[in-house]
Amino acid sequence: MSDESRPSPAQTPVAAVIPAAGRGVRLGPGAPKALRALNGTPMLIHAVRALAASRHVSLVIVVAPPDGTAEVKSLLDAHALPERTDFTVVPGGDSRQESVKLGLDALPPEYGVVLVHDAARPLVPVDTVDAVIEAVRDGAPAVVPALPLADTVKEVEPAPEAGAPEPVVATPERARLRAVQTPQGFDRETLIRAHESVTDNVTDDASMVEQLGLTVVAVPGHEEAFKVTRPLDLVLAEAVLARRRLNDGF
Ligand SMILES: Nc1ccn([C@@H]2O[C@H](COP(=O)(O)OP(=O)(O)OP(=O)(O)O)[C@@H](O)[C@H]2O)c(=O)n1
Ligand SMILES: C[C@](O)(CO)[C@H](O)COP(=O)(O)O
Repeated sequence: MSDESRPSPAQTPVAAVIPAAGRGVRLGPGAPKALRALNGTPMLIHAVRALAASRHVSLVIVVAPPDGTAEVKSLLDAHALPERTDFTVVPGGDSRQESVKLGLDALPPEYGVVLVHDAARPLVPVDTVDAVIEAVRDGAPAVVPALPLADTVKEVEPAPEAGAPEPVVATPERARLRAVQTPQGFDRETLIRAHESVTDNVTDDASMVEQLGLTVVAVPGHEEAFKVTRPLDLVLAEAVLARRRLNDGF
């Protein structure tokens, strides 16, 4: 489908790419992070459900650990997921950036809006997902959910060895800083162009769009969209799930 024949972002269907191919080194030894359980359900399934909860999302592309594609397909088959959503599983790469690119390679032509969401952010609320989609549909080429920082941030001269003292070189003005989450939302062509032309190693997709010289906009993120990175994050995630169950009356 050509750019001209694809409907405008306001009408086009939305696909989500979920990179889930990381090992989870910072979480400690065990299965790939996305396959580890949170209250008995794999983190990846929580993340897939979180994105599929949006009535706008009609396709979810899961980027699985390279040796775990069959396992991920079985997990998706074994868990209840919305029937109106299609699912595709592809093997991932050595970096998050490469994994997202492999997910984009599987994107059918009719999807004009694409979300990229970390499997490691399993508890993002649907209102955050919808706020990102709405901002892309309103015309922003790239949208990130973001939160103000609770801590003061220092720029340091990194020490050659971990744990050694590091000279502080600056204190950026905190009011202008935001901690950025996912899902990040994009106009399809913008994201594909970014992944084709930016080769630097980056930590998120929106920064690739910034490198194209385009404006990225931030919408309010949510504290429950935190990334499960270290062991304490698992404790927090299970506490959030327990609180949700109480609030839902289970
Ligand atoms: N080669 C990779 C590396 C990361 N990711 C995904 O990118 C998201 C964010 O990455 P992060 O939290 O850093 O996960 P890991 O790379 O697994 O963590 P670590 O750096 O601790 O190993 C995760 O959903 C992860 O599965 C991926 O799909 N492919
Ligand atoms: C994409 C991201 O979650 C935005 O905060 C983050 O940059 C991923 O970083 P990681 O080092 O791969 O965890």
